[in-house]
Amino acid sequence: MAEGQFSVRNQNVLFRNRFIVKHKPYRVSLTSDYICWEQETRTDLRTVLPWEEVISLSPCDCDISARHVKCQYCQYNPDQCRTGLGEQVPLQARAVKLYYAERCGKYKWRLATVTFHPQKGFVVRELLGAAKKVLQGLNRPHRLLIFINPYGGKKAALQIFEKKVAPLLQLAGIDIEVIVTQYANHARNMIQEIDIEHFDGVVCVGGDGMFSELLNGLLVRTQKKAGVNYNLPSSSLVTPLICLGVIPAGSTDAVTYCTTGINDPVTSTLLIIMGAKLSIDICSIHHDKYLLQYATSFLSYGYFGDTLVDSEKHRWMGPKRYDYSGCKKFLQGQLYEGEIKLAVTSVVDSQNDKDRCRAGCKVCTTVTRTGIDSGAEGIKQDSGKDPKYLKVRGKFIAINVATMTCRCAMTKDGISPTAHLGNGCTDVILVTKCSRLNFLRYLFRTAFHNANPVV
Ligand SMILES: Nc1ncnc2c1ncn2[C@@H]1O[C@H](COP(=O)(O)OP(=O)(O)OP(=O)(O)O)[C@@H](O)[C@H]1O
Repeated sequence: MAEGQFSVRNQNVLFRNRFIVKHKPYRVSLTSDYICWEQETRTDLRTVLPWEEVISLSPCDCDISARHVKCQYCQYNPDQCRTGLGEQVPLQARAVKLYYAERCGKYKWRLATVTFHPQKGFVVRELLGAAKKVLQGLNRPHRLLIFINPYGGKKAALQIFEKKVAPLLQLAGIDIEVIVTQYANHARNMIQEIDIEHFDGVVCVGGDGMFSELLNGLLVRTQKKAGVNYNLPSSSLVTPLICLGVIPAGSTDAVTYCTTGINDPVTSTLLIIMGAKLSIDICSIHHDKYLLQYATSFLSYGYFGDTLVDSEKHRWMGPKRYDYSGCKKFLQGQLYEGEIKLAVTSVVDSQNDKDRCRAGCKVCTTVTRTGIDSGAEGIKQDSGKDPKYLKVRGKFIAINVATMTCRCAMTKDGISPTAHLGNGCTDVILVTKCSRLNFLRYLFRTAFHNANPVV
């Protein structure tokens, strides 16, 4: 939202009229790009809101002086909320309420409202009608399939959905079909059976495990449909046409942290309503010519992998289980011996980069446009020559693969702070045999990032 530096006079105006906003006379203008309200006597008091940030415009009867009493339209009532897209605008409505997404802080979004009371009654229908036309032309989801995991995190997914997510989706006029999962892998199985073509997106209310379930179900379904032998490590991944969204209700919520910058259910819901999209890198894990799993965010063999497995036995502790299992595995000091072979396309020392990857990142958008593909063949095609192979042999404490920064409450900058969300590469972090003190140092640096953890 911009204030001040904008002139609606030069734009193609779809609607303009006088309204009262907070007891002051305002001029409200609609163009194909913006909705703008400016005080008539003080043109420096102007708010210009791009349509992308508009959630809905609804009829309203709230008394101009009443602060806390809500009119019949503004009270929670799904049928009346539906008129947000102006389908049946009641003649008697006396005002228009604009709901929009407003940034508060670096990453957080919240719902804000402003009420326009017309100086002449009939303009309410005109304003709602003009807004409806623009909103319908936006590239946004209209129907969503939502999976809720009542078992993950602090077991609060259902409450989060009912209190924070559903009212916003209703306000935006989005149709939803909700499935509450009954067992592990329920969502993965369902997504392979349901006719998802009727939906504009699939969303889960849960954590990284739940997101991974849906991702795997969706990717396997897409590969099968495209006739791709996904068990072959060299097969190119066919990207699903439908978008996958996540509303955080898990323990670590690293995927949400990395993609939105914060784990806030309201922020994620508003971004889904606004149609925000980005591409992320996916790894495939194979064994004996079979696909074991597709993975994103974090993949670990050794210390972190063992911690995750052990933490599942202590789920009753909630998110604290990671700290408990992490301490236990640290004290056990397990080492793994082996050889790692990496295909390296180019060596980029990005460890000291100040820029962090986020939506619209230049590196990721350039790579997406040039069409880097997954799999060994993709690597060959892009570099135009065979990749270099790097072999490392020895004893390891942990072998970590991060396809994104893996930010979460336990590590504020992430396990690999300079990783990109969708540049076609993954960061490999090898923690070789070292003293307990040095390993502890590495863990502290990863958690607090007061120094480069990768040394
Ligand atoms: N109804 C259910 N009962 C038991 N397990 C379930 C159910 N629904 C989903 N699951 C499983 O619960 C696992 C964990 O869920 P989720 O990722 O939402 O929470 P979390 O593990 O606490 O969070 P995070 O992965 O962010 O640390 C998932 O891998 C999923 O397979």
